[in-house]
Amino acid sequence: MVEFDDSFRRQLRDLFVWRRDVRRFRSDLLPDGAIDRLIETACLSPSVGLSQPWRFVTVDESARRRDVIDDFKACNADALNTYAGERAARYAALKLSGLEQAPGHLAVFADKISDIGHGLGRATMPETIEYSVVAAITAMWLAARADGIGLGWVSILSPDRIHAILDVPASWKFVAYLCIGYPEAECDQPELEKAKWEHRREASEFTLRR
Ligand SMILES: Cc1cc2c(cc1C)N(C[C@H](O)[C@H](O)[C@H](O)COP(=O)(O)O)c1[nH]c(=O)[nH]c(=O)c1N2
Repeated sequence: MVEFDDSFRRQLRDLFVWRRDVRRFRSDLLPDGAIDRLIETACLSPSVGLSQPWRFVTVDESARRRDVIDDFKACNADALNTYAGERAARYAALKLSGLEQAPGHLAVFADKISDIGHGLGRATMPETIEYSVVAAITAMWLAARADGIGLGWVSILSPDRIHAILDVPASWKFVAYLCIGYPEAECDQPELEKAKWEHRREASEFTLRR
């Protein structure tokens, strides 16, 4: 039996407040095994029917990393074209990945056809497989921050290209590409808020009562 006290709860709240999407990394390498330990923690996450559908691919080969970076640049240029005027200028000024600096690259997929869990809980909602993978990524994000490690989620990518670049099974659905390393700085405010792209809103804005 484990009990958590007020001091732990305060620290846990700080962890949530100080977790950031990190795009600016220091160049120093992570200690050996650091990413494997984060993966191990992520695997403690809830999953539909205990399906454990998360599949992790560490990307170390420089040719594959270069191809991912090229795909990001192409997708980001396309995304910029969807904005106009002042919003386009603001978008162009944003840094939306740390792919070129991050010492760690980790792609995360959802295995859509695994038998693990025997289909429990997903008959009417097959998307619960992807939800389970996102739950694992969130756990990893927080665990990384607790270790002083920054994690940045990159979704400005083409899933088909990522599949081809990483040569993974067709039944795996691409969920996230994560940049991992030590952050240049810590902050309690999202970078998109600092850049005046969007601001964090009160929980009451998103809550209905019935
Ligand atoms: C599913 C998903 C996908 C992305 C993101 C997040 C999530 C959950 N975020 C990070 C996102 O911009 C960030 O979480 C918010 O701006 C809030 O900032 P903090 O995470 O609180 O620092 C993100 N950031 C970025 O720079 N490039 C990206 O492609 C993405 N993609």
